[in-house]
Amino acid sequence: MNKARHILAIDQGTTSTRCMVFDAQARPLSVAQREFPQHYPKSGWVEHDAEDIWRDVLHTAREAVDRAGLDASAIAAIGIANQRETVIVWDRADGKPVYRAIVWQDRRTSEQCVRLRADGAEEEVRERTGLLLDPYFSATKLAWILDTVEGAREKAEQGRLAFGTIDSFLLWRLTGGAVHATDITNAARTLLYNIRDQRWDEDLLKLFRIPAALLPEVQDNNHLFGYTDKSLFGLPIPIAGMAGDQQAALIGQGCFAPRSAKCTYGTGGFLLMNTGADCHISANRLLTTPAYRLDGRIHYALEGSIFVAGAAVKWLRDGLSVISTAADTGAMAAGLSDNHGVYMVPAFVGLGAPRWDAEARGVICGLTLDTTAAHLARAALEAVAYQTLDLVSTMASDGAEFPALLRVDGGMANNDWLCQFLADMLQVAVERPANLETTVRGAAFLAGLTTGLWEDLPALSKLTAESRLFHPQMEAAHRDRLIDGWQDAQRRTSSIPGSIPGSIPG
Ligand SMILES: Nc1ncnc2c1ncn2[C@@H]1O[C@H](COP(=O)(O)OP(=O)(O)O)[C@@H](O)[C@H]1O
Ligand SMILES: O=P(O)(O)OC[C@H](O)CO
Repeated sequence: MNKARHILAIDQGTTSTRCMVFDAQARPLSVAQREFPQHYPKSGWVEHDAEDIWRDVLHTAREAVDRAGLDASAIAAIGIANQRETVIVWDRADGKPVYRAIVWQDRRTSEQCVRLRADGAEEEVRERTGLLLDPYFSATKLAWILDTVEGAREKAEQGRLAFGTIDSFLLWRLTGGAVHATDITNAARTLLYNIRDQRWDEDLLKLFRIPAALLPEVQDNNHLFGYTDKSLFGLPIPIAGMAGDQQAALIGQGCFAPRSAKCTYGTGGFLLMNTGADCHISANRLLTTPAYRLDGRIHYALEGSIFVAGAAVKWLRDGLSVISTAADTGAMAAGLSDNHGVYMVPAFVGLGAPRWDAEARGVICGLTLDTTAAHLARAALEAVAYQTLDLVSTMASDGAEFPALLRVDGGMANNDWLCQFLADMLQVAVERPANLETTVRGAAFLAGLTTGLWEDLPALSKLTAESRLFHPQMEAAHRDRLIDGWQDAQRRTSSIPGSIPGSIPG
């Protein structure tokens, strides 16, 4: 019997890198995780050192295999999920990045986006990419590197540099510089990829002034991307699945049917609903994005992005020091009979979908002398549910009827109080899997599909783990009153004169 029946899955996230080993029943055997430094060189700028990321991926991958009590020969394949949109440009000669990774949260190219919008480019960009002209996406960041790093544009035109999102950079490093490729879910977040024709778009390359010679080849999510360089694990291991982390979570949650949906609550919150073969461009500023492409068959998703979810809880802990641990917020919120009119709109880095207002700033309102830390904790949790409700309502006005069940995951989904409040606000059942690591599981699913460990999507659905359901139970009048208060608070978030542009809660 071939003993290589385990999958090593990598989740390279915004604040940490996690690796897990799964067995042939998709049971997690081990986990290894490392946080890495965030760099904020200027207000609104966010950078990662790509070498930190590479070092941590290698370290956690080896540690996860060790902790599973295995050696590398037991690993049938590697799957990768990654923070999306983050840009790395490296030299093809030595694999060294020419600048730090510019992270998805970075707002330095806001002005370029405003200019392109003023030039009337948005409609065309939207039709072709399903995205908006916002600094969140890769293209303007990539152009910034080419225009700022001395000699970079010239070298790029000569084909001496490579561009990639994190998946692509890791693939390059893992294969010892042999493979420059990405998958469709990551390509589709660059603003350079035409999601209808499924190809890099020459007109968009011209619009953003990006030389085609920089670009990776785009593959299905279940694809044999290449083999690890022998020096890394002692033998070559196939890298057989890749996806952006939010799409990987959709896959890990088993959302394969059209209209199935998941929301991942980590630093931010990302709601994705599978829309099947329908490439539905939202009329309400939601994103249209490939959910996955397996064996050449594409499924699309509608996506709503909340920029600040768990980051607000982290800010209460690290910035204001009014809570000791993120988990405390659950008991603090549950200890109050009501929010007593205290609301937080965590527009710390502007607002994502559906408003996409880069200039909006955060608001806490309804404060009285009776307000306590518990009210702030509750307000931070409530805000996550209200923002999700806004996304769900937007999907409904887009003609995409929301399902009767929302699957949740991510670190913040550990919070029972939040899950119940979410069910109450959305008026749908909220399902939380026992294992919240759905992103890394999705990456494992892809690698296992490619290498034949699992046959097809129905086989993956059968591997579904235990879960807990939260059903709506709040009275309608109470719910309506809470939502009215949120809408009032949200109206107060327009740009505040003198505010710091786009500072990121660390
Ligand atoms: N029990 C909890 N209640 C509320 N927030 C939580 C809880 N546990 C973790 N968080 C928040 O979730 C985030 C971590 O989730 P994680 O999925 O690890 O994030 P990411 O992958 O974006 O780094 C942190 O911002 C933290 O504040
Ligand atoms: O790394 P995460 O989990 O915060 O996810 C980041 C998203 O991919 C950004 O689009």
